[in-house]
Amino acid sequence: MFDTLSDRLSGIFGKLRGKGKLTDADIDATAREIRLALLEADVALPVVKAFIASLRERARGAEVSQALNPAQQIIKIVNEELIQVLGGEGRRLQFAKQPPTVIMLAGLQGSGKTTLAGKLSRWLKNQGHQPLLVACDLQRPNAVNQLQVLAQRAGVDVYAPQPGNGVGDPVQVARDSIEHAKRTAKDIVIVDTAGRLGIDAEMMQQAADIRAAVDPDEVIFVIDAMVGQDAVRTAEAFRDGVGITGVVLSKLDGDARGGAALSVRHVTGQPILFASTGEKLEDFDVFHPDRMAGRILDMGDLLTLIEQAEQAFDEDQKEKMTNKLLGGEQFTLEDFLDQLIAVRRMGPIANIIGMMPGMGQLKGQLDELDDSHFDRVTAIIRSMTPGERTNPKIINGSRRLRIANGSGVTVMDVNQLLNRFTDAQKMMKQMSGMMGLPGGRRSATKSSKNKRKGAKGGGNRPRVGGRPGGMPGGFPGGMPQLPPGLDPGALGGGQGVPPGFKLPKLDFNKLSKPPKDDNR
Ligand SMILES: Nc1nc2c(ncn2[C@@H]2O[C@H](COP(=O)(O)OP(=O)(O)OP(=O)(O)O)[C@@H](O)[C@H]2O)c(=O)[nH]1
Repeated sequence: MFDTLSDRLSGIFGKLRGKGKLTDADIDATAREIRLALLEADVALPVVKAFIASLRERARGAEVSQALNPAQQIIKIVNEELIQVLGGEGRRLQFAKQPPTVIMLAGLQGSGKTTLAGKLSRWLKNQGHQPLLVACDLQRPNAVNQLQVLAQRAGVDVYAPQPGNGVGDPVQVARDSIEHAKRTAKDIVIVDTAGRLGIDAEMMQQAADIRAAVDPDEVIFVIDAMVGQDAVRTAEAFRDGVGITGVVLSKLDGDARGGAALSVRHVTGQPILFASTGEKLEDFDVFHPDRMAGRILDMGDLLTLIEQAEQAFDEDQKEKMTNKLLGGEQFTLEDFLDQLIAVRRMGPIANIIGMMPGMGQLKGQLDELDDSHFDRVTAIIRSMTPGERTNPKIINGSRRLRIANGSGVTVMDVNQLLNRFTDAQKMMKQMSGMMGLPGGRRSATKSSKNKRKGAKGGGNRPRVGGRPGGMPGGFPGGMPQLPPGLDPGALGGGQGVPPGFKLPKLDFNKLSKPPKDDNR
């Protein structure tokens, strides 16, 4: 399910990589492509229209975060819109104040109602409830038997008309089942109703009559996620004919394009409560819109990473850095420390990098990236006076010794940090020079082109991006750029704000074991 849609979306996001800023034309082109991708996945037109309108508005609006690059901004918005389309925060099953809670299942024949009755009863039983399954599908000869088999597997009781009493009246069976549940101390009644292959008036009337007879707390519409465009018509018919309070998506394990799953919430106006993902009783879970959206985007932990980056790099900090760059102001060790702290706020560095798709192969190198190196650099800078942080040139031999002693490192460590910092500062100056030129945006784009070249090892200076060897360079698999400072290939410079991200060049592994007499 969703494979094609996931691939299409990944391709669309990939095209935004390397862009410095989202123009209106970028937004239009991206919105058009996402629209097509959704339509091809069989998502209903009204849902697609609403989705795209909101996407456009948000991408253009002021809410766009400075902490994210264009690809990430679009991923974030698409993710949030998908969650919205799938039901936002989701809703739990409603229970009656006075048991038994009555849950009625409705849907087309073969949509998976009977299977769901078994799954739901098992799930509720595991939560400590005493469910009773009620066989009101008296049309299909084998339906009662199927329910009995499922009930036995789930370890719950079934209420069904006695054999030999004719076909029976499903409405009467439903009504009687409530009394039976009360007598046998069952706190939940699950009523399985008959389905037809198509929507017909008689079937709708029967379902409506059962509803009137048992006054259910939930009327769950079971929809086969494989049905594609038909989903909308069916959902509307049940919404209007029976009235529903919730939806269950069945057969989510299939290889359909997923349109029904994305349309049904919008069309019915009711939440998706559960997802059914196979024929076995345990292939069933509460529906989580955010997890489903994550699955569709197939971005793994990247979404978590985006969230963390947004939290770690607050707007003030971003603005301060950008102003510094544009104003040609000196980048200081104080700024460097701020950025280090922001990166550290996001968690262990190996985890951060490990969360990026395609980075698994670099596991060995990540393990070497010990957080203590970062902590040591932080300690060195913290041992400096404010004056030293602003103007490292004044850090002479005796100051270096004092800083080394204060931070528990060697003078050589301090020397190395200062040398690398001076390099970073020079590069910052070049960058701000480029950005300050008229048509600065073009210059910045040029620099990011250099950056990509650089990642392959052939770029001209200034190379602010990937470093072959040492830290991993570039992003395999068309992965969008990370927020400034989190691009492992460009820890020396993300988009626009390269400052503290020269980190890997510090070669932290060497920050140890100094010669004793080095006290310059
Ligand atoms: N792969 C897969 N198959 C499912 C799932 N749910 C149900 N099925 C299968 O789909 C078929 C129809 O399911 P039923 O539960 O009998 O459908 P129903 O809605 O009760 O059908 P009627 O009683 O005729 O209205 C059965 O073969 C089930 O095993 C699911 O989540 N995944």
